[in-house]
Amino acid sequence: MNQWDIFLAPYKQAIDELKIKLKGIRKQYEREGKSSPIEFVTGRVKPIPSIIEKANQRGIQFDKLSEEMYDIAGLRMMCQFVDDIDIVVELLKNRKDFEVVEERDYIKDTKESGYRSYHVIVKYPIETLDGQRFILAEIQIRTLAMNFWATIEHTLRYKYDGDYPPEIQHRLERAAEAAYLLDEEMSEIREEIKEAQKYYTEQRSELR
Ligand SMILES: Nc1nc2c(ncn2[C@@H]2O[C@H](COP(=O)(O)OP(=O)(O)OP(=O)(O)O)[C@@H](O)[C@H]2O)c(=O)[nH]1
Ligand SMILES: Nc1ncnc2c1ncn2[C@@H]1O[C@H](COP(=O)(O)OP(=O)(O)OP(=O)(O)O)[C@@H](O)[C@H]1O
Repeated sequence: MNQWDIFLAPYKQAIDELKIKLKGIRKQYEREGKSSPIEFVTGRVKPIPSIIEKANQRGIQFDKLSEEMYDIAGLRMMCQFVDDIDIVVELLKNRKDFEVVEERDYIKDTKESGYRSYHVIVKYPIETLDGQRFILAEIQIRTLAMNFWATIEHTLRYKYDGDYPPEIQHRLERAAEAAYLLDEEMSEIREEIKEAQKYYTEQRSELR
Protein backbone atom coordinates (compact mmCIF):
# COMPACT_ATOMS: atom_id res chain seq x y z
CA MET A 1 0.00 0.00 0.00
CA ASN A 2 1.38 3.43 -0.88
CA GLN A 3 0.97 6.58 1.25
CA TRP A 4 -2.16 7.71 -0.67
CA ASP A 5 -3.86 4.32 -0.27
CA ILE A 6 -3.20 4.46 3.47
CA PHE A 7 -4.46 8.06 3.71
CA LEU A 8 -7.61 7.42 1.64
CA ALA A 9 -8.60 4.06 3.21
CA PRO A 10 -10.69 5.62 6.04
CA TYR A 11 -12.45 7.88 3.50
CA LYS A 12 -13.32 4.82 1.39
CA GLN A 13 -14.66 3.12 4.50
CA ALA A 14 -16.78 6.17 5.39
CA ILE A 15 -18.20 6.38 1.86
CA ASP A 16 -19.04 2.67 1.75
CA GLU A 17 -20.82 2.87 5.09
CA LEU A 18 -22.63 6.13 4.40
CA LYS A 19 -23.83 4.97 0.97
CA ILE A 20 -25.46 1.91 2.54
CA LYS A 21 -27.02 4.02 5.31
CA LEU A 22 -28.37 6.76 3.04
CA LYS A 23 -29.67 4.30 0.44
CA GLY A 24 -31.31 2.52 3.38
CA ILE A 25 -33.54 5.56 4.01
CA ARG A 26 -35.09 5.15 0.55
CA LYS A 27 -35.62 1.43 1.17
CA GLN A 28 -37.45 2.21 4.43
CA TYR A 29 -39.84 4.55 2.60
CA GLU A 30 -40.45 1.87 -0.02
CA ARG A 31 -41.13 -0.79 2.61
CA GLU A 32 -43.72 1.45 4.23
CA GLY A 33 -45.38 2.12 0.85
CA LYS A 34 -44.56 5.83 1.12
CA SER A 35 -43.11 7.94 -1.67
CA SER A 36 -39.44 8.57 -0.98
CA PRO A 37 -37.94 12.09 -0.93
CA ILE A 38 -34.70 10.42 -2.12
CA GLU A 39 -34.47 9.27 -5.72
CA PHE A 40 -30.91 7.94 -5.65
CA VAL A 41 -27.60 8.29 -3.83
CA THR A 42 -24.04 8.38 -5.18
CA GLY A 43 -20.70 8.69 -3.45
CA ARG A 44 -17.04 8.95 -4.31
CA VAL A 45 -13.63 9.47 -2.81
CA LYS A 46 -12.04 12.54 -4.39
CA PRO A 47 -9.53 11.54 -7.10
CA ILE A 48 -5.89 12.03 -6.00
CA PRO A 49 -5.00 14.55 -8.80
CA SER A 50 -8.05 16.60 -7.78
CA ILE A 51 -6.97 16.56 -4.10
CA ILE A 52 -3.47 17.72 -5.07
CA GLU A 53 -4.75 20.45 -7.40
CA LYS A 54 -7.23 21.80 -4.83
CA ALA A 55 -4.61 21.70 -2.03
CA ASN A 56 -2.19 23.67 -4.21
CA GLN A 57 -4.83 26.21 -5.24
CA ARG A 58 -6.00 26.76 -1.65
CA GLY A 59 -2.58 26.57 -0.04
CA ILE A 60 -3.66 23.62 2.10
CA GLN A 61 -0.73 21.76 3.62
CA PHE A 62 -0.84 18.01 3.17
CA ASP A 63 -0.81 17.32 6.93
CA LYS A 64 -3.92 19.55 7.21
CA LEU A 65 -5.94 17.82 4.45
CA SER A 66 -8.20 15.90 6.85
CA GLU A 67 -9.27 19.09 8.65
CA GLU A 68 -9.33 21.56 5.79
CA MET A 69 -10.57 19.68 2.73
CA TYR A 70 -14.21 18.78 3.39
CA ASP A 71 -14.98 16.94 0.18
CA ILE A 72 -12.41 14.13 0.14
CA ALA A 73 -15.39 11.96 1.05
CA GLY A 74 -18.40 13.15 -0.96
CA LEU A 75 -21.97 11.96 -1.35
CA ARG A 76 -24.93 13.17 -3.38
CA MET A 77 -28.59 12.63 -2.67
CA MET A 78 -30.90 13.29 -5.59
CA CYS A 79 -34.53 14.30 -5.05
CA GLN A 80 -37.46 14.67 -7.44
CA PHE A 81 -38.78 17.91 -5.97
CA VAL A 82 -37.24 21.01 -4.39
CA ASP A 83 -39.44 20.54 -1.28
CA ASP A 84 -37.95 17.06 -0.79
CA ILE A 85 -34.56 18.68 -0.13
CA ASP A 86 -35.77 20.22 3.16
CA ILE A 87 -37.15 16.84 4.21
CA VAL A 88 -33.80 15.16 3.48
CA VAL A 89 -31.83 17.86 5.33
CA GLU A 90 -34.08 17.38 8.40
CA LEU A 91 -33.62 13.61 8.19
CA LEU A 92 -29.84 14.08 8.15
CA LYS A 93 -29.88 16.54 11.06
CA ASN A 94 -31.96 14.16 13.19
CA ARG A 95 -29.64 11.19 12.77
CA LYS A 96 -27.63 9.92 15.70
CA ASP A 97 -24.85 8.24 13.70
CA PHE A 98 -23.28 11.48 12.47
CA GLU A 99 -23.35 15.19 13.18
CA VAL A 100 -24.09 17.98 10.69
CA VAL A 101 -21.35 20.54 11.35
CA GLU A 102 -21.97 22.95 8.47
CA GLU A 103 -24.71 23.86 5.99
CA ARG A 104 -24.50 25.78 2.73
CA ASP A 105 -27.72 26.70 0.96
CA TYR A 106 -26.86 27.34 -2.68
CA ILE A 107 -30.56 27.07 -3.53
CA LYS A 108 -31.47 30.23 -1.66
CA ASP A 109 -28.07 31.74 -2.55
CA THR A 110 -27.57 30.48 -6.09
CA LYS A 111 -23.90 30.65 -7.12
CA GLU A 112 -22.87 33.11 -9.80
CA SER A 113 -22.27 30.15 -12.13
CA GLY A 114 -25.96 29.21 -11.80
CA TYR A 115 -25.11 26.28 -9.49
CA ARG A 116 -27.88 25.23 -7.09
CA SER A 117 -27.66 22.53 -4.40
CA TYR A 118 -27.88 22.22 -0.63
CA HIS A 119 -24.63 21.14 0.99
CA VAL A 120 -24.08 19.75 4.45
CA ILE A 121 -20.78 18.76 5.97
CA VAL A 122 -21.05 15.86 8.39
CA LYS A 123 -18.68 14.51 11.00
CA TYR A 124 -18.89 10.75 10.73
CA PRO A 125 -17.23 8.30 13.16
CA ILE A 126 -15.57 5.21 11.72
CA GLU A 127 -14.22 2.33 13.75
CA THR A 128 -10.61 1.40 13.00
CA LEU A 129 -8.14 -1.04 14.53
CA ASP A 130 -6.69 1.96 16.39
CA GLY A 131 -10.06 3.06 17.74
CA GLN A 132 -12.68 5.57 16.64
CA ARG A 133 -11.83 8.29 14.13
CA PHE A 134 -13.92 11.15 12.78
CA ILE A 135 -14.13 11.75 9.05
CA LEU A 136 -15.59 14.90 7.46
CA ALA A 137 -17.84 14.21 4.48
CA GLU A 138 -19.70 16.55 2.15
CA ILE A 139 -23.27 15.62 1.24
CA GLN A 140 -24.77 17.50 -1.71
CA ILE A 141 -28.57 17.38 -1.83
CA ARG A 142 -30.16 18.42 -5.11
CA THR A 143 -33.04 17.79 -7.50
CA LEU A 144 -32.65 15.76 -10.66
CA ALA A 145 -32.78 19.00 -12.67
CA MET A 146 -30.06 20.63 -10.51
CA ASN A 147 -27.97 17.48 -10.90
CA PHE A 148 -28.38 17.44 -14.68
CA TRP A 149 -27.19 21.05 -14.98
CA ALA A 150 -24.29 20.63 -12.51
CA THR A 151 -23.06 17.45 -14.21
CA ILE A 152 -22.99 19.09 -17.66
CA GLU A 153 -21.42 22.26 -16.30
CA HIS A 154 -18.76 20.26 -14.44
CA THR A 155 -17.79 18.46 -17.67
CA LEU A 156 -17.57 21.74 -19.59
CA ARG A 157 -15.67 23.43 -16.76
CA TYR A 158 -13.10 20.67 -17.00
CA LYS A 159 -12.77 21.15 -20.76
CA TYR A 160 -12.55 24.97 -20.70
CA ASP A 161 -10.91 25.26 -17.26
CA GLY A 162 -13.81 27.52 -16.20
CA ASP A 163 -13.04 30.06 -18.92
CA TYR A 164 -16.05 29.59 -21.20
CA PRO A 165 -16.42 31.07 -24.66
CA PRO A 166 -19.30 33.64 -24.55
CA GLU A 167 -21.65 31.39 -26.53
CA ILE A 168 -21.19 28.48 -24.07
CA GLN A 169 -21.50 30.85 -21.10
CA HIS A 170 -24.79 32.15 -22.51
CA ARG A 171 -26.12 28.63 -23.12
CA LEU A 172 -25.18 27.56 -19.59
CA GLU A 173 -27.04 30.54 -18.13
CA ARG A 174 -30.12 29.67 -20.20
CA ALA A 175 -29.83 26.02 -19.20
CA ALA A 176 -29.64 27.02 -15.50
CA GLU A 177 -32.81 29.08 -15.98
CA ALA A 178 -34.51 26.14 -17.73
CA ALA A 179 -33.52 23.76 -14.90
CA TYR A 180 -34.96 26.25 -12.39
CA LEU A 181 -38.22 26.49 -14.35
CA LEU A 182 -38.41 22.69 -14.63
CA ASP A 183 -38.16 22.42 -10.84
CA GLU A 184 -40.89 25.07 -10.48
CA GLU A 185 -43.22 23.29 -12.92
CA MET A 186 -42.66 19.90 -11.30
CA SER A 187 -43.38 21.37 -7.87
CA GLU A 188 -46.71 22.70 -9.20
CA ILE A 189 -47.83 19.21 -10.22
CA ARG A 190 -46.07 17.43 -7.35
CA GLU A 191 -49.21 15.93 -5.75
CA GLU A 192 -50.44 14.67 -9.11
CA ILE A 193 -47.10 12.99 -9.84
CA LYS A 194 -46.87 11.46 -6.36
CA GLU A 195 -50.36 9.94 -6.71
CA ALA A 196 -49.49 8.52 -10.12
CA GLN A 197 -46.28 7.00 -8.71
CA LYS A 198 -48.20 5.44 -5.80
CA TYR A 199 -50.74 3.99 -8.24
CA TYR A 200 -47.93 2.62 -10.42
CA THR A 201 -46.14 1.04 -7.42
CA GLU A 202 -49.38 -0.59 -6.22
CA GLN A 203 -50.16 -1.98 -9.70
CA ARG A 204 -46.65 -3.35 -9.99
CA SER A 205 -46.78 -5.11 -6.62
CA GLU A 206 -50.19 -6.65 -7.53
CA LEU A 207 -48.61 -8.12 -10.65
CA ARG A 208 -45.83 -9.79 -8.63
N1 LIG B 1 -20.87 21.90 -11.43
C1 LIG B 1 -20.64 22.74 -10.43
N2 LIG B 1 -20.40 22.28 -9.18
C2 LIG B 1 -20.15 23.16 -8.20
C3 LIG B 1 -20.14 24.56 -8.43
N3 LIG B 1 -19.87 25.19 -7.25
C4 LIG B 1 -19.73 24.21 -6.33
N4 LIG B 1 -19.89 22.99 -6.88
C5 LIG B 1 -19.80 21.68 -6.19
O1 LIG B 1 -19.82 21.91 -4.81
C6 LIG B 1 -18.58 21.53 -4.20
C7 LIG B 1 -18.23 22.44 -3.05
O2 LIG B 1 -18.37 23.76 -3.42
P1 LIG B 1 -18.29 24.95 -2.36
O3 LIG B 1 -19.32 24.78 -1.33
O4 LIG B 1 -18.26 26.23 -3.12
O5 LIG B 1 -16.93 24.62 -1.66
P2 LIG B 1 -15.53 25.20 -1.79
O6 LIG B 1 -14.60 24.06 -1.53
O7 LIG B 1 -15.44 26.42 -0.93
O8 LIG B 1 -15.41 25.70 -3.29
P3 LIG B 1 -15.11 24.94 -4.66
O9 LIG B 1 -14.81 23.50 -4.36
O10 LIG B 1 -13.97 25.67 -5.26
O11 LIG B 1 -16.32 25.11 -5.55
C8 LIG B 1 -17.60 21.53 -5.36
O12 LIG B 1 -16.52 20.67 -5.07
C9 LIG B 1 -18.48 21.00 -6.49
O13 LIG B 1 -18.67 19.60 -6.39
C10 LIG B 1 -20.39 25.04 -9.76
O14 LIG B 1 -20.39 26.24 -10.06
N5 LIG B 1 -20.61 24.09 -10.71
N1 LIG C 1 -20.20 15.27 -2.90
C1 LIG C 1 -20.06 14.54 -4.02
N2 LIG C 1 -20.75 13.38 -4.14
C2 LIG C 1 -20.65 12.62 -5.23
N3 LIG C 1 -19.88 12.93 -6.29
C3 LIG C 1 -19.16 14.06 -6.22
C4 LIG C 1 -19.22 14.93 -5.10
N4 LIG C 1 -18.42 16.00 -5.33
C5 LIG C 1 -17.89 15.80 -6.55
N5 LIG C 1 -18.31 14.66 -7.09
C6 LIG C 1 -17.95 14.09 -8.40
O1 LIG C 1 -16.68 13.48 -8.29
C7 LIG C 1 -15.95 13.61 -9.51
C8 LIG C 1 -14.61 14.23 -9.21
O2 LIG C 1 -14.85 15.50 -8.70
P1 LIG C 1 -13.80 16.50 -8.13
O3 LIG C 1 -13.73 16.34 -6.66
O4 LIG C 1 -12.55 16.41 -8.92
O5 LIG C 1 -14.50 17.85 -8.59
P2 LIG C 1 -15.22 19.02 -7.83
O6 LIG C 1 -16.38 18.50 -7.07
O7 LIG C 1 -15.54 20.06 -8.84
O8 LIG C 1 -14.13 19.51 -6.82
P3 LIG C 1 -13.32 20.85 -6.58
O9 LIG C 1 -13.89 21.37 -5.29
O10 LIG C 1 -11.91 20.34 -6.43
O11 LIG C 1 -13.52 21.76 -7.74
C9 LIG C 1 -16.84 14.46 -10.43
O12 LIG C 1 -17.54 13.61 -11.30
C10 LIG C 1 -17.77 15.16 -9.47
O13 LIG C 1 -19.02 15.45 -10.10
